[in-house]
Amino acid sequence: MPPPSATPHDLSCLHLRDLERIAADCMDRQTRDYYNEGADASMTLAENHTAYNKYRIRPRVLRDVSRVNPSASVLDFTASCPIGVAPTAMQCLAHPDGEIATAAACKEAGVAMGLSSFATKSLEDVKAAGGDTARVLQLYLFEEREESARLIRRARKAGYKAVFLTVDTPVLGRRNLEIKNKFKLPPHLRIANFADGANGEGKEEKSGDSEAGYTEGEKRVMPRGPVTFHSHAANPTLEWGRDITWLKKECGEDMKVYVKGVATAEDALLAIKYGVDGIVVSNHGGRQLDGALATVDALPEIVEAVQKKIPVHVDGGIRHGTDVFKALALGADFVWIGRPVLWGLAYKGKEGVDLCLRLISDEFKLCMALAGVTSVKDISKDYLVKIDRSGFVSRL
Ligand SMILES: Cc1cc2nc3c(=O)[nH]c(=O)nc-3n(C[C@H](O)[C@H](O)[C@H](O)COP(=O)(O)O)c2cc1C
Ligand SMILES: O=C(O)C(=O)c1ccccc1
Repeated sequence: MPPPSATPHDLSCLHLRDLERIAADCMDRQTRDYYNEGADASMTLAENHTAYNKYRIRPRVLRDVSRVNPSASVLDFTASCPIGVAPTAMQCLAHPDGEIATAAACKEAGVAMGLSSFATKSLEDVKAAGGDTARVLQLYLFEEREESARLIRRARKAGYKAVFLTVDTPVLGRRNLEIKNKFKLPPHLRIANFADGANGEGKEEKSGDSEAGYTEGEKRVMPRGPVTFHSHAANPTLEWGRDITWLKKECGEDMKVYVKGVATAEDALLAIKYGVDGIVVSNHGGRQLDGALATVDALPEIVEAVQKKIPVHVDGGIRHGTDVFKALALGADFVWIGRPVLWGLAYKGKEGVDLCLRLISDEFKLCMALAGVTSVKDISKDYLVKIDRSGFVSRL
């Protein structure tokens, strides 16, 4: 790989913060608020970003960085960088091509993609657009267990390699703008991956609709118009023993099971105890428990507890290549980005996601070179210091 370039291409958008600003003007208020807001006072949302400022990089010099290799292994796949696209719901709100555009951009960039259970495109079509990079189906485990089982079977058949069970939504967090705007899925969009059963609002599709991957006679649930999907995303009954055991059995040998939304060492140890294949340290982008620790602050105790027994991923507030570097230096194996991809989609569909992925991966490569690291596996806490409020610098 040639040395990273410090000069990106789109001069109106040189940083993900530019993308955020530009995208804000490309979305209606309902969509912008739904995508960008956090829970309650958005304290955790803000801290997910600012917590990265507590760390500074200790660059090493006079090392040959003419060849920097930013690739990283994730879920038995060699990705072009240790940055994946986090599962986010309803991407067709941002752009008509929605998750298909995201998947196509991921494929082109060699970046791993997570698909939300609440996608607005079918998981089969997303797999076709994303190829090997479409690896993860995010799952909400519904109280109607057969609904989830059906989704898992389809994902296995389509070739997804992992399920990320989201565990930080026993109930939905309070999002004030969503309430104020009376957020609803617009009538022309549908939640694409559900068979009927729950709210009876599903509009029957003609059979043989290959896009959706349904067998004849199955109906969709929650597809058009006012939807009650919030009650589906949240399931207060989930627990480690019964539900993880069930999920592992459903996923069989073909798909790994990760839990997404772990925030403590105690739960990381339980994840290992119950045979989970990996964890994602996440607070749902600050959209659930406001006042929860920023993910990069939760990361060290989890990394310490896990002792490399299973992969530890992290998401939340990652907006620059240097944030990625810091998360890896703190012991994360992989990171995921959520909102920036939605901003890219809103700005220019696939091209906007291309831009988003290029910006952050170029920044990461540049950061590696400037820090004197040529391989992702060499990024360690030796490259980081922590700086406290009074400016005192300490080694990790
Ligand atoms: C608009 C939006 C929708 C989301 N939908 C889901 C979802 O369906 N399932 C899920 O597990 N996480 C969902 N998330 C959380 C993301 O997967 C991820 O944890 C979070 O966005 C990371 O934070 P960041 O946006 O600061 O990068 C959503 C986040 C946003 C912003
Ligand atoms: O908005 C979210 O954060 C989320 O995960 C979600 C997805 C679909 C329905 C409700 C909530």
